[in-house]
Amino acid sequence: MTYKVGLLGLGTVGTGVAKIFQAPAGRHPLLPEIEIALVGVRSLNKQRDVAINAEIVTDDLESIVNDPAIDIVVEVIGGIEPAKSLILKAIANGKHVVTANKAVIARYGNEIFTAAKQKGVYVMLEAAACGGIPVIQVLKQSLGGNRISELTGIVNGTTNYILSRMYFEGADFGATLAEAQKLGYAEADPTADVDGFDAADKMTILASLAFGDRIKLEDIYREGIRSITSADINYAKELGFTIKLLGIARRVEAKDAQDRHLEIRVHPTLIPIQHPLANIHGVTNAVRIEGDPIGEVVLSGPGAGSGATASAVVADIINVVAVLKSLPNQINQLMGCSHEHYAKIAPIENTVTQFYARLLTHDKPGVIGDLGTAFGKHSVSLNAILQKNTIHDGLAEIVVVTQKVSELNFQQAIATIRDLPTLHSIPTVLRVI
Ligand SMILES: NC(=O)c1ccc[n+]([C@@H]2O[C@H](COP(=O)([O-])OP(=O)(O)OC[C@H]3O[C@@H](n4cnc5c(N)ncnc54)[C@H](OP(=O)(O)O)[C@@H]3O)[C@@H](O)[C@H]2O)c1
Ligand SMILES: N[C@@H](CCO)C(=O)O
Repeated sequence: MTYKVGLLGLGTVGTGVAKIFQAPAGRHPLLPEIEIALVGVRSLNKQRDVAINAEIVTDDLESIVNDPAIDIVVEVIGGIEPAKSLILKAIANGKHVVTANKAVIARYGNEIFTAAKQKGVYVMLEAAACGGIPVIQVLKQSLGGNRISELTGIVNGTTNYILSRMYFEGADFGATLAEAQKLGYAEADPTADVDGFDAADKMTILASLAFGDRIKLEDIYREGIRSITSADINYAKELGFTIKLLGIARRVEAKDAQDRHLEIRVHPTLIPIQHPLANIHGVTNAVRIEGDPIGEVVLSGPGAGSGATASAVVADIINVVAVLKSLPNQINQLMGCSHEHYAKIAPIENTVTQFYARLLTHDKPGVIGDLGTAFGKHSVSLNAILQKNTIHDGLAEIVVVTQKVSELNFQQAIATIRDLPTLHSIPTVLRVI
């Protein structure tokens, strides 16, 4: 029997998937038993990077999800609609779904998994987080015996590519983003990458698998990398850090079960250079997972791009086919993912972390004293302070790194500092891991 795939999308990821199926030699033995039977695109006349029989290509994507001959629908068109409706229609028609669409899963995962459970079909999403790194499978199965306490990751390839180029070459933000787009790393709207939305979508999925609860995307604190300048990157270097966009998810324990909660946030972060995530550069992603009893596991690999993402999509297709061949009438719980309860997630004000701040002040005596008093008033202790008097127009630049303090205290100190007559502006505030 040949298993028939309906491929929705023939862009960066869809092309990579098609190329794998066209060259099955040396890959998984099930590949020759799987056929891309139909391909859905928006524009029939577009030049493609892969040779596809024009007879199987259509711009009527509904006809693919409604076709009784299709066993597995692979959704790699991206965006919310029509992707979400096509996924739900495929499920309603009893088809298994493989998707790379973290935006849809992070927002509508509950609806989609509930529908899939009712229909007894699989929804697979390995490619939705961290591109080619098999992190979903690891969380769902390989680490199943562990109680996970923390998952921290560089989960967006585009921003890591931009920040790495800025760090090593002093590259320009806009030009590097344009290159990331050309290389097929960025989302159709790269705002999703640069402003941390894509990373927040991925953390919703990863935290849900790590901690076994539903996560509301809107509960995740999110900041992007637009505020990072070469000045911040150089100061960070001088202080022994690198800057990465990190997703941080932690289980916070408490004696009283009512008080147990999660902390989930996405923001640019100063990482000490000896940290396992500090040397993850370019489009590479990495996830550090801490669990009991295993301890620390770090997974790294290409986080975006055609081949890397197609590798994850094809792995999902093979997994579904392998299960269909061995257990044709049975759904394997390990393959699906569906949680019943929502996690309690702490607001950002409740977190405790170190901060980095770059302040521009008028170059007058007593400035450092004013800052020290303002920080002290809100119980914010400082770990490091750098002062540069080289700034133009009578301004001096002061960089501080705090000790671990509550977000609330730090923000109150910053509010006090904003009112100081000696302050000109605060161009950057970042958190430190
Ligand atoms: N690129 C990556 O590195 C990467 C990594 C992991 C996950 N993902 C996810 O994978 C998905 C696809 O990303 P991509 O980079 O491959 O996107 P892409 O290059 O923009 O390709 C999208 C494909 O979907 C088709 N399409 C889009 N909207 C359509 C519509 N309304 N009707 C019919 N066809 C439509 C396009 O048709 P035309 O070709 O005719 O325009 C194109 O073939 C997204 O969910 C993305 O987040 C991407
Ligand atoms: N735009 C995403 C694609 C992979 O999910 C990124 O850069 O990580």
